[in-house]
Amino acid sequence: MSRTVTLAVIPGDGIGPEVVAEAVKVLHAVTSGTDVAFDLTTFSLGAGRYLDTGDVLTDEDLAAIASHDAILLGAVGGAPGDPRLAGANIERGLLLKLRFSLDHYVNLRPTRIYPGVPSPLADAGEVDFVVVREGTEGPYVGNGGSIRTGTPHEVANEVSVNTAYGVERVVRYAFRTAQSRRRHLTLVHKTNVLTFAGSLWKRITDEVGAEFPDVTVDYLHVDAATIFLVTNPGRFDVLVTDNLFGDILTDLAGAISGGIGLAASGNINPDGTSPSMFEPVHGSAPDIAGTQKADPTAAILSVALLLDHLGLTEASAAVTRAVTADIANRAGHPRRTAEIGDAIVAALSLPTAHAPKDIS
Ligand SMILES: NC(=O)c1ccc[n+]([C@@H]2O[C@H](COP(=O)([O-])OP(=O)(O)OC[C@H]3O[C@@H](n4cnc5c(N)ncnc54)[C@H](O)[C@@H]3O)[C@@H](O)[C@H]2O)c1
Ligand SMILES: CC(C)[C@H](C(=O)O)[C@@H](O)C(=O)O
Ligand SMILES: [Mg+2]
Repeated sequence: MSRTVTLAVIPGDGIGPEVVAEAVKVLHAVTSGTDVAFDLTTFSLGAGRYLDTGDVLTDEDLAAIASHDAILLGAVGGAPGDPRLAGANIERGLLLKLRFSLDHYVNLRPTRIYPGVPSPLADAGEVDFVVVREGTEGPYVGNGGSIRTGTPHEVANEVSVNTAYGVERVVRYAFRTAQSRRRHLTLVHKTNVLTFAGSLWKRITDEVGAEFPDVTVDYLHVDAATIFLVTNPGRFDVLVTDNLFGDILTDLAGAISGGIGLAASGNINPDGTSPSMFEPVHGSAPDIAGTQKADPTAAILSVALLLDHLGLTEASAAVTRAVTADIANRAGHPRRTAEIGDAIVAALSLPTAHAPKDIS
């Protein structure tokens, strides 16, 4: 039976449109000739739209995006410090509003060192872990304020919100993820200083863990976790952590895996009450926008996560195999963004990479 998937595409700013063009190219190539069709609607959102119209994300935009089966996003935001965007807060008003409104409580960020990738780590060995980052709480909720006096007495605070409900559901998802992998979970927090939030996370991890006796659990303070991500990343299978720690750890994870241009992510609503959103971990990279220097691999691997989420596992595996084949042959001159996309499309046709025609 044929199936049509509606996909909201938000190319965004900077390199966002450049990498999304390659991701869409790969999506069309892997599904062409199959009985699954993707019906794409592009939404012009981001700093560019704000500068043109003053809008960041209208209620109509949000409702229209939410009516799709899934979302593919490039990156949003202008150059840090751009005075024209000072009042806009594109990141909070657009990206975080989507994550919060669509209840993307799992921010899934896998990391692998692919064969042939020059990692900055001298001898990393086998590295394959997933960060399960909480996506709707922590210091990201906007619970703060400031007393703006312009004097040394000025005060600003940004409160981290952690609910038992929110922690429990993401920790449970992380245990299930570990069960489907190498059955090891690392809780990362800062329980020695953030004692209120930390004890909630630790207690709930212990309680939920009792239901998963086949998963081993350890705990690391976030500062120590950064050490082991560099010195012994092979020790990790699944890491679960809060919104802010997960943000920072996953840029580091991208760097050790050979570059932020390889790091994919999924903002998942596991309950299926709204569409999940797939995007590279990186931002709009204003420093290289328009130069075709951006690596689109993270966006393409985000398509693999999207396909997997939709149950199109063969197509997802075909994209990952094509990326793996391309990465293994990357030595040599640097390629343009579109050349990498074309090479990955070509790799889809390699005998081992091809998806069966009748994926359903
Ligand atoms: N998901 C998102 O939309 C998202 C994520 C992170 C940052 N941002 C926004 O993006 C803007 C720029 O942020 P930033 O400079 O802190 O982070 P960034 O990730 O955009 O860039 C950091 C560095 O990584 C490089 N880089 C990023 N992606 C790359 C790719 N695909 N290929 C090669 N190099 C790549 C950049 O050139 C830059 O040197 C800001 O407005 C920020 O808020 C958006
Ligand atoms: C742009 C910003 C809001 C976002 C985050 O902090 O989650 C980004 O850094 C990311 O990692 O997706
Ligand atoms: Mg980030």
